[in-house]
Amino acid sequence: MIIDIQQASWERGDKHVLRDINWQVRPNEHWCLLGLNGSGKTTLLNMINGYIWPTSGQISVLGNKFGEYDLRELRKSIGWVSTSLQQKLYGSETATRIVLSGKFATIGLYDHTDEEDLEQALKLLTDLGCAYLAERTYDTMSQGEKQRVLIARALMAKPKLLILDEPCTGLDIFAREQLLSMVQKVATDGPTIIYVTHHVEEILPCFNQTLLIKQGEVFAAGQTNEVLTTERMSRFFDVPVEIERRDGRNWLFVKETESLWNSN
Ligand SMILES: Nc1ncnc2c1ncn2[C@@H]1O[C@H](COP(=O)(O)OP(=O)(O)OP(=O)(O)O)[C@@H](O)[C@H]1O
Repeated sequence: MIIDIQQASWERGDKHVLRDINWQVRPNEHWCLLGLNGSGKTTLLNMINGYIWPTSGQISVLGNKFGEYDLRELRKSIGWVSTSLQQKLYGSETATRIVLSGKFATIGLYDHTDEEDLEQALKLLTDLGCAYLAERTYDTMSQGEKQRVLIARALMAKPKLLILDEPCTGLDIFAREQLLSMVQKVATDGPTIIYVTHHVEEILPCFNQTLLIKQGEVFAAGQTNEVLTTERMSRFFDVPVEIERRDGRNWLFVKETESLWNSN
């Protein structure tokens, strides 16, 4: 089992940020985690990475039960690409050095690297369509380029689990589609992926499983095509929507925009 969460809750004061979460991620599955702002996605990721502990319930990640092993070791097996990571990196570093630093999960490169590491970093940059960026500094890259370099960095440590937290934020439609096609490629023979988003359109065919999270609770979890139905998504958003499938992707249309005003 990659992730096994049993009845996990996380409370802060009298607020239940997460309540009775049950979620199992098995090998060979790729999951999409979908929820609106404030639904608890980041809190759940923080729990998976061991930054917070459930106030009740149990969680085990990559076979390690929390409380019984070294968290720093576990985190080396988890690649996490997020906007907050993007902001921490140094603008003057080249793409190659950023990818190399992924081997040690450090911000900046302080450890010794060898020829083999360099070859691997350049291969990852090539696989992600970023070979041309190898010597470019981070502060000169577009948002889409930065995200692809960060995915290459995360893969450098050969993680068993890769978390992509809203990787398409701030991308135009073409940069988004380019990034998504890279993600689809990484999913083919790479680590288990958890892809976090607000947008149904970003759920690629490789994300065969979807978890819907609403107000801190699991609203639905299972096969993407069974979870993403017009009826269920309308209940999920509390607004009448329609889901249309095209080319293995799902597109969402809001049917009555007036209902948006009523829901606020
Ligand atoms: N340390 C904390 N103390 C109190 N409340 C918190 C804490 N962390 C998160 N929350 C609250 O829990 C809820 C879920 O937050 P979380 O950041 O997990 O949502 P999210 O789904 O990641 O949202 P977004 O899509 O906007 O990033 C929010 O209402 C947030 O204010």
